[in-house]
Amino acid sequence: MTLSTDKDPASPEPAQADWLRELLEPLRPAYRQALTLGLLINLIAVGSAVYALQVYDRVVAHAGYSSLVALTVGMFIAIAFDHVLRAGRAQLLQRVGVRIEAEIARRAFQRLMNLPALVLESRPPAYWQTVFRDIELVRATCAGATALLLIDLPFLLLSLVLLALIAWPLLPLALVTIAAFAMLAWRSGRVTRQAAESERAKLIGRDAAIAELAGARLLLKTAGAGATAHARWEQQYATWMAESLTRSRASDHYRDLAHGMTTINSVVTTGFGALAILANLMTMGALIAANMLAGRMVAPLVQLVGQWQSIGQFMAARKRLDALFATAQDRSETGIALPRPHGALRMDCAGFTYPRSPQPQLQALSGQIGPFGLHAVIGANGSGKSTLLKLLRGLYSPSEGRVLLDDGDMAQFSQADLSRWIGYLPQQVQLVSGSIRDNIALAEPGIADELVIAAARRAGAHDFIMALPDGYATEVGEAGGRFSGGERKRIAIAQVLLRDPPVLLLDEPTADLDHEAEQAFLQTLRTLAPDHTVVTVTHSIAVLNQCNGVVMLDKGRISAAGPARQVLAALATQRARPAAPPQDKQPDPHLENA
Ligand SMILES: Nc1ncnc2c1ncn2[C@@H]1O[C@H](COP(=O)(O)OP(=O)(O)OP(=O)(O)O)[C@@H](O)[C@H]1O
Repeated sequence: MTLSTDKDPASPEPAQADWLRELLEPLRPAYRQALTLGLLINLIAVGSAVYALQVYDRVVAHAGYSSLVALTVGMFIAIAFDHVLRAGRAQLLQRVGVRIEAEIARRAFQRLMNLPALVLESRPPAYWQTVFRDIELVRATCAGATALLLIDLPFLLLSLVLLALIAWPLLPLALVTIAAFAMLAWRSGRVTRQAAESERAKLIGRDAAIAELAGARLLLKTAGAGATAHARWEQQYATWMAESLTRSRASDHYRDLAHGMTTINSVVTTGFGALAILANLMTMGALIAANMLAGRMVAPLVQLVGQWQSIGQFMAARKRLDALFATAQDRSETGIALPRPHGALRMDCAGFTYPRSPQPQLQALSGQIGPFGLHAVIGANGSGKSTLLKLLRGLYSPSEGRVLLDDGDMAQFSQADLSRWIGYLPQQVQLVSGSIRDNIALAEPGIADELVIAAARRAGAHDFIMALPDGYATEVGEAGGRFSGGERKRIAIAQVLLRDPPVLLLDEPTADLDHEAEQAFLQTLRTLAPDHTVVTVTHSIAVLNQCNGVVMLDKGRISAAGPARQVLAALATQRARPAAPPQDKQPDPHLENA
């Protein structure tokens, strides 16, 4: 995907396969079965109108007791059949629903995992949660009440045909009723869909605010910001509630209209029917049967008024999922098993600009780091160190130039390969719920315990883990909140070291470590350096003193780079000069002590 200042990273690519059609294709036989069952169920339903017609016109008129018994027994058998058929259809659609939901969720999850880092960063967590609500909506429409309704709707024709045969004077009325309900359903769908979409947007805002407030609960407490947080939450909640009430009022209005129209239909059918009987155009039995048929026709139409809104929501959800399925993805496979790289990282005039950012964050970076050795990236806050590490990890694609690993353009490697070859420790480490072992072995849960322990030892985490009552089985708690910052970092470092990647990109690995832990970790880095390329962003003099190479960034450009001794000495000399530095070239405060 091309990154530019204007393009939304989450905007879909134009070409997209119809994923839903593809997914429903194998389910065609199941839908065909559901339709057949629907036909039988609806035949039985119109059969009850025929029963009423026969009883009133034949049995009552001619005192046909034996006919009554035969007809009634036949009807009971039909009702028993109807029960079995309905249960069968419900089970069938349930199975279809499970398949649809599981399959879409599987695909959506895969897609989410393969989305470029910039796309994932461009939306709040609440947005990604709604993707799963959309999946639920698609399932409910394709295999829930809406699907049942859509299966039943064509069989309105059966009732209509029978009505035309037994009570033809009432046919125009039935046609007008169907048209009126269709219009009401369409109108209700239009109005409530807009309201539902607006409610959904507010719901995302509300959930995002709740998630943020919940995450920052301690900060809010210590900063004494409870009242501010409460006001913010209340405002989000009130906006959502207002939208929700608007939507619910709109739905209620159309539902009430539909019920009113049902009663009107029944009254008008009876009235017209009575006139037709008086004019000898039809019989009393035909009127009763016609009333039953009209009721049968109207019932799904009333449902349609309510369900049209769901159909609208389904279309909107499908559109959003379309966008997810069409968003360009990171490369998921290379098509060839590439050997483990040595770990030479090269940049060719590489630059990077965050989407919608007015100026580049990294510019014209050229040079090579490694293979092998311990290298530091230094620079003032905001100079682009973390961004550079993400570029070297292949999380971001350069806006200009290239980043290469062992002379291979990084763009050609899959994220799976990169995650095996490049261990990346972010500035803010994050643990997930589960045990310490689960967290260390996150990428490879089945890995041997000895390797988990070896990684923990190298990260300086083994001793404190063993001192815990549950050892490696200790649950880390919400986001690792059970541990100190340093302990969390050591677990995260163990996770990075687990698969012994040839390249290690570490963003301030020792920032939370005490002196002893820092020294122990430095020893690990020294051990790794001869046959690994270790690049670490650091503000620590202790780490800097151990480095073979240093790259210094200043406002996204390399201001100094080379062997550590040389660069550090040059920087020290520069710092010792009496002349004041130029306005736009402030000395790096972290090198003041170097
Ligand atoms: N997602 C983003 N969107 C837009 N700009 C960003 C984004 N992330 C970072 N930046 C900007 O990019 C620049 C470089 O950020 P970066 O995090 O790489 O700096 P850093 O050198 O690692 O800083 P620090 O020492 O504070 O960690 C900063 O000006 C920052 O504001």
